Amino acid sequence: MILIGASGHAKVILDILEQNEIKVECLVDANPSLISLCGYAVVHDSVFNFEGKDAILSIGSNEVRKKLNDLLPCTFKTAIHPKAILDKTVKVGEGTVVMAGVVLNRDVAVGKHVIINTSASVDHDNHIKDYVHISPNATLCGTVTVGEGTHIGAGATIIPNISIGKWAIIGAGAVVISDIPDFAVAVGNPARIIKYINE
Ligand SMILES: CC(=O)SCCNC(=O)CCNC(=O)[C@H](O)C(C)(C)COP(=O)(O)OP(=O)(O)OC[C@H]1O[C@@H](n2cnc3c(N)ncnc32)[C@H](O)[C@@H]1OP(=O)(O)O
Repeated sequence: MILIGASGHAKVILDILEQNEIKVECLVDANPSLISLCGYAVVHDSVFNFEGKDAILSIGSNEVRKKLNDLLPCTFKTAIHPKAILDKTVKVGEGTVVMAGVVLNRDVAVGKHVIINTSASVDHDNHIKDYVHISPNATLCGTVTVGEGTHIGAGATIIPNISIGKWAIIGAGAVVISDIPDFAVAVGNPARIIKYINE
């Protein structure tokens, strides 16, 4: 396995891989000044042959994960912490990482290259699309849909039956009680849209 991106996020994924006894060959990064992380070698991307490697994109930016997925000829794998609780019906797409303390309840579907961060709670019938990031301690009640590339901030709460569009941002601690459109940035309790992100 290789990790692409030698960031703080990569440190957490390294822990998951170690807990699952998955061997990590190295990390690959675009920053030439990085040479090691947590005792693993960091190799510059210009000299690395990605062809056919088992890999995880250990990069926090949803947009960058999407770009690299489209570019790199890797086989993308999942990383699921042994202390995450996943109902037997849960589906998780390639490249997705699930941190410690997460609960994914019955009939949750998670797309590819999603981050479900530490202790997030994702309840029954949620549909989390590709390249989403659900931050630590976020609570998604039943039957919530989160569109491609959207970031749900730390500790945000989404009440049941809400639909959040694609490439939106929900601020840390927000309480979302109505649907949020594509590209919107919403903060506060109740969450209000403060701006839209340029497509
Ligand atoms: C393991 C990990 O670390 S995972 C990473 C988890 N990361 C997060 O949860 C970060 C989530 N990000 C946020 O909450 C950010 O504040 C954002 C994305 C919502 C907004 O960021 P920016 O676009 O830079 O907005 P900015 O800081 O300029 O704030 C704009 C206004 O919204 C307010 N605001 C920003 N964030 C919030 C928030 N979370 N809750 C309430 N109000 C907020 C600001 O006070 C400001 O108000 P003002 O115009 O009255 O002064």
